[in-house]
Amino acid sequence: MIEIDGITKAYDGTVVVDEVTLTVPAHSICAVVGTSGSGKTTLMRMINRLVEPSAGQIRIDGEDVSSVPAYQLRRRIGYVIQGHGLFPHRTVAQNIATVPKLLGWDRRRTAARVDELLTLFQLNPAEYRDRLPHRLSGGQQQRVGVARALAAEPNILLMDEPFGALDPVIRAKAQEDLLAIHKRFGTTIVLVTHDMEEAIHLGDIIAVMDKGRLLQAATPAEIIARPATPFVEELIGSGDRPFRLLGLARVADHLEPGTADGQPVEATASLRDAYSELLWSGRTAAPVRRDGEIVGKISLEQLARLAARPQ
Ligand SMILES: Nc1ncnc2c1ncn2[C@@H]1O[C@H](COP(=O)(O)OP(=O)(O)OP(=O)(O)O)[C@@H](O)[C@H]1O
Repeated sequence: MIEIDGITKAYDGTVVVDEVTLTVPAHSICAVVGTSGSGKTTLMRMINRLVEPSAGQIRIDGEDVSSVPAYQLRRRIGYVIQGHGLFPHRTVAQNIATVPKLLGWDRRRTAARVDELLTLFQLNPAEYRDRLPHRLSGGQQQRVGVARALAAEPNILLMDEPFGALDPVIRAKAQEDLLAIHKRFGTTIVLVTHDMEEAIHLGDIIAVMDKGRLLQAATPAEIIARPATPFVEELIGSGDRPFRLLGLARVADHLEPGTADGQPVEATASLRDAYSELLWSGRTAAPVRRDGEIVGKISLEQLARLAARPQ
């Protein structure tokens, strides 16, 4: 758990993070959003002490981070930045092994971990471990950047616009990879992003910053349904609200009895995808399939009800 308690940062008298209090529960993903210059990066960097606060305290699992030497803290906390930040003259394996090496892991354990992570990120170790970063695509470099941050099995991962430079297809893939890794390792993740869609998709909690202040921290559904201020509402984009709500839930959770004609939708699909499929195929309902079997239906009527403002 990360507890941010009244944290403030001022540069030459200008306050850029203003008494922010926020708790990120263990094993959750907190997406920090806000306009440019609102203090997102500064807030995040105070967690691993790349920036020292002017006031307030940050605790990790109850321990005040200011009582831990910064270099030790950074070995325990993975950090990923936009554009990956790989060392250009070190191979993929050497890059990933950076923290294990600092921690004194032996060669065999390090090599095994490098191969495990490469495999996890769908990069064949034999093919990729000895390459230099410039011989990888942008998406591959990004994956190696995340692998490097995860190498020493940190409990916490800080990510600053990690997917900002990726094209939409690779970006969607990178987001799915991250969710899979989160599920597997239970890492607590703080992720700064400009992209509301990404925040809603990945975040268990969304923290909205403006001018150094935290305006709201809540689940995506709560933020969409009950934005705390007009600014939060604007950031969410009121025109997209119903679709964003539908994007948060799965067809499986809203099955209706009976069946319908035509191509089935998968129970694992989001309600938003089901809605899109119904509109596109001109149907009012579709059968729902789970593990190859029809288990019910989903109707436009049901979707319209679920997309309406929660009471
Ligand atoms: N080292 C520094 N010295 C002085 N001012 C700084 C320093 N670092 C950041 N700032 C200022 O603090 C404010 C917040 O910056 P920060 O990078 O945290 O914002 P951000 O929300 O992450 O922005 P972006 O989305 O554009 O990355 C900005 O006005 C920035 O100019």
